[in-house]
Amino acid sequence: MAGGKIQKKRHQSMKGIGGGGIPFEKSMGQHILKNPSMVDSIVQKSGIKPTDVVLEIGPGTGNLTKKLLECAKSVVAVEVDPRMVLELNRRFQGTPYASRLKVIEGDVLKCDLPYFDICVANIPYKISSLLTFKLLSHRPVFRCAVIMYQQEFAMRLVANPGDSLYCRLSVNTQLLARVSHLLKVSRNNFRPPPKVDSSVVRIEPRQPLPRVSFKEWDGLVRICFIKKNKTLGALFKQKGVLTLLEKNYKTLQSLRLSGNPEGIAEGNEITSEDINVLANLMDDISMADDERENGDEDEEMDTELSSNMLEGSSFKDKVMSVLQEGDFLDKRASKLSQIFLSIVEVAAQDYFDVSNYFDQVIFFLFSFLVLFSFSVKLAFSINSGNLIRILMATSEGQPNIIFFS
Ligand SMILES: C[S@@+](CC[C@H](N)C(=O)[O-])C[C@H]1O[C@@H](n2cnc3c(N)ncnc32)[C@H](O)[C@@H]1O
Repeated sequence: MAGGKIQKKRHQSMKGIGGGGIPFEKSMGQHILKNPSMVDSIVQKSGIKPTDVVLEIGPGTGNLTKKLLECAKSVVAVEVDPRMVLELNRRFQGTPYASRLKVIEGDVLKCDLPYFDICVANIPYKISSLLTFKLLSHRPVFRCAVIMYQQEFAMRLVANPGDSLYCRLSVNTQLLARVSHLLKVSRNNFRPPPKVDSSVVRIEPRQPLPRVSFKEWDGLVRICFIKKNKTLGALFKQKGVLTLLEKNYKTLQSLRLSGNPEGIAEGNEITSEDINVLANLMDDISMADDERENGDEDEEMDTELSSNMLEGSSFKDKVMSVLQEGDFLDKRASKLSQIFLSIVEVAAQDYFDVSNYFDQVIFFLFSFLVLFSFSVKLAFSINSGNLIRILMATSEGQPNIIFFS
């Protein structure tokens, strides 16, 4: 009887044993790709050149690493689990690959990444968004990243305006990169199998980056996606949104009056702070529950309300009339046909200036919404000669100025 139990227990633990007899650690997302033809497909779709330095994140027992070494000049692999690092070094020791493989032991989110041409990785899903934005902020810019994500996360990355999964993650990622879906990978290709299916996505950083302050950009996108099913009219009518717009508008005015140009954000260099802003609330948990995430933001907005901020309703009326003029009051951000990025691309082509900041706010709203749904070039030619600048707020409530120049 007792012997039977031991036998059963031994069999169960064997299911989770990696190469070299290492028990897999679920907390580190250790789901090893066991299907060699799937590994081949990923490597083949990566388009690795013999001159490429490849970055692999989470090499695990090295199945993908071996294939990468077969095509690339060299591979730098970052692995957090010391047992896997040992296993990996053991696997390639004494082989012709050893001199072309460098293993860095550590957490990829915490370490400085080396130079690489291309990143190929089957990553632990819980670091998906932070890693994506960390890669996108890496300099010098790499050619592309081919990454395995949880399928729903992948679909959000590549979603287009109008798709049901189009969200902040889609907008912010596509602001910085071109993304495309490469292949679906069922859970049965892994050992142990995860609870969800996966997808491989190609990410090609945009160069040069759009000239926009990313923090402020995200402030705008947050408002548009606070509640995905709410109309823009309802979103921009919220007291919290109007209060923040007006507060930041006033801050900009006083900065300008005091001749402090420092208050104007200009950056088009992405910083680690930007990564956190863009990646924030986009990780797997929030991804699976947009409405809950957005509900929290709603609360945040409401708690920031201050009754004396909205002096009279003229600010709100102007914002509403802009929305009405463009026929956007009843439109939803997720359903509009133009992508956010169009605005940046077009705005980056010119530098505009007007002296009245209130008009700038209104103009931005107008431009934003017009560009959103009509031909970008056409809409912009109608409005050329103006500055696109808006005061927006992030969750920290700091004064932020959307500034395209
Ligand atoms: C999904 S497994 C992939 C293993 C292997 N590349 C494969 O395809 O079979 C993820 C790997 O990432 C490692 N890992 C988890 N968190 C990490 C982190 N923060 N930094 C670096 N590696 C990490 C795990 O130890 C594991 O080896």
